[in-house]
Amino acid sequence: MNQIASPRLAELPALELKGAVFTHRGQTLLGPLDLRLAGCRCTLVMGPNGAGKSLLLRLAHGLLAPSLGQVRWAGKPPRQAMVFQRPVLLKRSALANLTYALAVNGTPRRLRRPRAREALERFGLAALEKRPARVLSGGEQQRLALARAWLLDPEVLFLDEPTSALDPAAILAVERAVQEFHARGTRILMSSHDLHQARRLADDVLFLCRGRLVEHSPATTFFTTPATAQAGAFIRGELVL
Ligand SMILES: Nc1ncnc2c1ncn2[C@@H]1O[C@H](COP(=O)(O)OP(=O)(O)OP(=O)(O)O)[C@@H](O)[C@H]1O
Repeated sequence: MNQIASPRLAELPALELKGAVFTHRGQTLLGPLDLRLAGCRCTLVMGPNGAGKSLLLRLAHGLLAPSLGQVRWAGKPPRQAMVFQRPVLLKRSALANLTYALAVNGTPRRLRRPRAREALERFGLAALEKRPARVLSGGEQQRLALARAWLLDPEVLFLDEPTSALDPAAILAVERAVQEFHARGTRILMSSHDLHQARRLADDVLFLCRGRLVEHSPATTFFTTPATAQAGAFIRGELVL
């Protein structure tokens, strides 16, 4: 995707990881990681199963604290939202999931329904507003999660394998949504296994293997001339452990 130069991005702080490590019961699962993400990029986090992609996203979003080192914003922490592989939705209607998010966000009551309906419309869910969110299909649930994130107008959006359980049409809908967020000036940090998806979306790629950051390159470089044998093997579809 093209990098966005939106006025609001002038103040979007960089995300900095300095010697960040995440351990569990004495075992290092991630790190040490040194990394700086700046600008309005769409960054794809790639790597084999268990490489630490989800952990990195959760650390970056503040859902986990590093066991060692630092994860910080070089400035005022931006508005953030996160979309998970399995959407976390309330046991309420699709519309009520959105109006609830707006209420938590402090949106005045009279504005909640119109805004929620606008978001449902944008994500192709208008006809489903009364349906209980938890009976929606996987693709519909993911679009609802994206609609909820959209309403929060995040400056940074984290997505953890948002399409891994979806069919091609639903994948396309999610990718279009990601592109719309990005076009609106939202920085994207998204994990994916899917090389084709990464080629379609990524400005740059973070390649993780066994909890270590093996490569951080512009997408064009990563896919054509990866710097490491591990990334090369991953791109060729060979088994990378
Ligand atoms: N809360 C946790 N407690 C203990 N171990 C964890 C925890 N979260 C993740 N791990 C372990 O850390 C490693 C990295 O996990 P993570 O989910 O980040 O990998 P991933 O790259 O996202 O994998 P996948 O592609 O399979 O989703 C794995 O070995 C996992 O079992």
